Amino acid sequence: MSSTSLFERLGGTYAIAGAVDVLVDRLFENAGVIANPAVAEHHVAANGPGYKFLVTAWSIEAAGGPKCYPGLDMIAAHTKLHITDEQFNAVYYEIEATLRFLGVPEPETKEFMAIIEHYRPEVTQQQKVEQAGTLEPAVA
Ligand code: HEM
Repeated sequence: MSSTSLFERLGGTYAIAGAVDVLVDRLFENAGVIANPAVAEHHVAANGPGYKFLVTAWSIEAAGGPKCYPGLDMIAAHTKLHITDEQFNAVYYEIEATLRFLGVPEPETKEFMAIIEHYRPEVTQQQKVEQAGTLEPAVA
């Protein structure tokens, strides 16, 4: 484990903003991501700049950079979108592919992807599915 933060090793704000710029353009066109109608409704060009800003700030903080994210937490941001595991995977693979495309070294790619994976239960409906399992089954 390095003593420098992941934020620094990724190249700081400019490198992260540059990566998010590439990533978000690809996410807006990714068939697996926009298969979700609520996501497709949001992923339109007019939302690009604001979404890139929020995802950049989130990534800076998540990678151990300065506190600068002004947006919603991951549950509040995604709960109404009903994102499936498969749709989460589509985003996960696009993030990983973008980091590789940009030449981010393997250790930093793995470390960032572990952070993304950590948020899977908050972004998808896993928590609700677990809760639903505690409810009485509907009478047939
Ligand atoms: C760990 C993975 C993810 C991270 C870090 C992330 C990050 C973010 C951030 C920072 C926002 C802005 C929140 C705000 O408005 O304050 C957001 C919103 C959003 N995310 Fe994600 N996201 C993730 C996964 C996903 C996935 C898997 C999808 C779709 C398949 C998705 C679709 C969206 C959409 C459509 C919005 C906008 C919601 C709205 O404003 O109506 N996200 N996300």
